[in-house]
Amino acid sequence: MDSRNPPVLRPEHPTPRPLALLAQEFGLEHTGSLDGVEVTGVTLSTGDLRPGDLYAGIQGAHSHGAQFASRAAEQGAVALLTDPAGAELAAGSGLPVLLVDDPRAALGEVSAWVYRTGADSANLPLLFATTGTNGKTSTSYLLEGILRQLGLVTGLSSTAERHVGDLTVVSRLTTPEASEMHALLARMREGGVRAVAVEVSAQALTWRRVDGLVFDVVAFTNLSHDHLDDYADMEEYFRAKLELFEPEHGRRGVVCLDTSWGRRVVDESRIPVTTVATRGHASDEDYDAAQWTVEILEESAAYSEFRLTGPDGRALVTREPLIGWHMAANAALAIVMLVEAGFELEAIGAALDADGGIRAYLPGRTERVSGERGPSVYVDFGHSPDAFENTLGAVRRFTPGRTIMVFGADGDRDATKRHEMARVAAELSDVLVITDHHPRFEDPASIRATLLDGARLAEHQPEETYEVSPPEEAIRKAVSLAKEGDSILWAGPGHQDYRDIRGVRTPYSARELARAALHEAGWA
Ligand SMILES: CC(=O)N[C@H]1[C@@H](OP(=O)(O)OP(=O)(O)OC[C@H]2O[C@@H](n3ccc(=O)[nH]c3=O)[C@H](O)[C@@H]2O)O[C@H](CO)[C@@H](O)[C@@H]1O[C@H](C)C(=O)N[C@@H](C)C(=O)N[C@H](CCC(=O)O)C(=O)O
Ligand SMILES: Nc1ncnc2c1ncn2[C@@H]1O[C@H](COP(=O)(O)OP(=O)(O)OP(=O)(O)O)[C@@H](O)[C@H]1O
Repeated sequence: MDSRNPPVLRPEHPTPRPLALLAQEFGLEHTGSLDGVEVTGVTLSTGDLRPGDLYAGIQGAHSHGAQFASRAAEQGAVALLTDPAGAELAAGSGLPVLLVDDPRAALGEVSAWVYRTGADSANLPLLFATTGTNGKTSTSYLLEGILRQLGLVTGLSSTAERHVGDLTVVSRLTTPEASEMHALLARMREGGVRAVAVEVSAQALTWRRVDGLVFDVVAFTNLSHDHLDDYADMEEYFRAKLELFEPEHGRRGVVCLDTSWGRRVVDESRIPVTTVATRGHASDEDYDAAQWTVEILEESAAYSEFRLTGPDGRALVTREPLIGWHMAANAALAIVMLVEAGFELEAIGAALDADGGIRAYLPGRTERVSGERGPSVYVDFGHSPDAFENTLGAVRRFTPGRTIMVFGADGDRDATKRHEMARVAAELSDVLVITDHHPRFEDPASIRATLLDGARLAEHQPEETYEVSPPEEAIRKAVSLAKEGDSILWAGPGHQDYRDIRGVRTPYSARELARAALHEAGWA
């Protein structure tokens, strides 16, 4: 599979639907004849278009999709859904045109109609959604893992992968565009999937990628500094996430109170919500007020054990093969989501006990890539100050020797978080290796310089700080400095298998590079 252009999953046996009926049911103005025209799919990208598709021509940041209508027609599109400006651009394409004011706003409902995946459709799986700054992917994988332990065929849509039962494909966006989302759901239904965990980004809500879906349970993990390139300030970023807690998107909600933004979600949500808080991490007031509470009972570099206590005093004690209190918070959130969906806490407990705890593999989330001998090496997807604090803090707690942090920062993404990321990294590590991540169109040397400046702001300075480019050299350097008992945390790349350098996705795997560096150093 080419990870630079992973496939879009669609139903294998779509049922054609008459386009004239779509126009009639949605009351759409149209040009060109719709007589006998049947539609089997929807896309907003000519790169993914299949014969029989309705092509949605939307105004993007760079171009208007309708200008590619002739190409869409050549590739077998049966019609174009666009706005008046798009209709003009597509005049020579020969495609019938369905007119709407805002095609992006129409895309969810139209896709739900074409794929029969709207909220009132038959045989839809149970739908779970998770939003928040950190922990969406982790919570979604944990939720999917527990659902599997409960014996259900599952689906997953995350930053890392999409799953349909045992089928796995690499993801492009965290949350796919609405047309892809509905196609994926239709494919899941075809594959007998009974429950789906979906990760919903703030951008997905802003760009209406989950329109036409009503999740049975939605969840909020936390909010902290990120994405202030896409949103003017934290308030605007918060408001984008809050959309998931509207009746159009969720029936019931579970809110984690570990950051103070959780309380805001509870106050402003328009659906019934329950709350969960972690001892020692939520404020005392929020911990006391929470309906569900989480206490860490035992922690090691190999697992975390916790107790989840419900509103009526019922409790569940379990463990997960993950490091850090935040992963226990994510697991607890997943369990409360299941209870809100109607699963019995006792049944969940029994299924987990039978397996000795939660079974979940989280690709590139504090993933240990080292073997029995030598330093412990973890590859992580963290790219925000809060993620660094929690992940580095957890690794440090279980490291008898020195903690070595390797990281870079995304180019062309929220530059305002770079100083704080570097400050936190310096504060909590013994050795800092500053390197490159995805430079995109920025100068990597100037990103590194900003990170070095940020690191100098830390009160506690690492024993050693290095600036090493490119990252394959940086991980070699880190491994060369490490001894038995030391840990290396390489934060940023996580599961990803490419680097974006000037718009080109260069194949690259931090996990493989870290293993190769260990091998070269004789630790394999
Ligand atoms: C800001 C944003 O969300 N941009 C999305 C948008 O791109 P765009 O507006 O630049 O599109 P454009 O290039 O102007 O093209 C306009 C239209 O013409 C179509 N087109 C264009 C060229 C062509 O040859 N054929 C064709 O059909 C495009 O598919 C598009 O529909 O429409 C594209 C098509 O769906 C998306 O891939 C793209 O996401 C980009 C890649 C992106 O990086 N988005 C980020 C901000 C994002 O959404 N991130 C979040 C979460 C991240 C996190 O949590 O860390 C996510 O959910 O992934
Ligand atoms: N509940 C949490 N609180 C704080 N940090 C967390 C939490 N859960 C995970 N993290 C850390 O945040 C980083 C990203 O984790 P994860 O991929 O699960 O989050 P995400 O919300 O999916 O992120 P993204 O939106 O970038 O995909 C990792 O470093 C992880 O260790």
